[in-house]
Amino acid sequence: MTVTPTEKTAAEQARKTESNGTERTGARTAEAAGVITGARERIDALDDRIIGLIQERMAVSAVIQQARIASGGRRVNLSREMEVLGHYREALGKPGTALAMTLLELCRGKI
Ligand SMILES: C=C(O[C@@H]1C=C(C(=O)O)C=C[C@H]1O)C(=O)O
Repeated sequence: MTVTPTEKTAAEQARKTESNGTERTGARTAEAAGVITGARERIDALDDRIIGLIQERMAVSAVIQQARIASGGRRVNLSREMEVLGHYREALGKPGTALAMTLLELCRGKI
């Protein structure tokens, strides 16, 4: 199979585009691609910490639920869940409520 000069140029351009990160980041300049790549690394590190904190929250919540159930009480305490929902809503607005509901779902019943 023969490769025409036009095909060679297209392949070289594709390689350059990838090497300056614009393909991967959606940026139109190498400079913007550099900013995005660095910021994405920070986001990945933050997400790892957030996931770790959620796992820690699940473990602490399980301790509370276990103690309450062992004492003859119920797993769920709705008035406390309302406080948690209010806390997130005050800090983050309406999406905060949705986030808190997901957190409560993750934390409930893991024992
Ligand atoms: C952890 C508790 O138990 C349950 C789990 C909650 C939570 O994960 O925040 C909140 C209320 C309860 O339904 C608690 O009562 O504080």
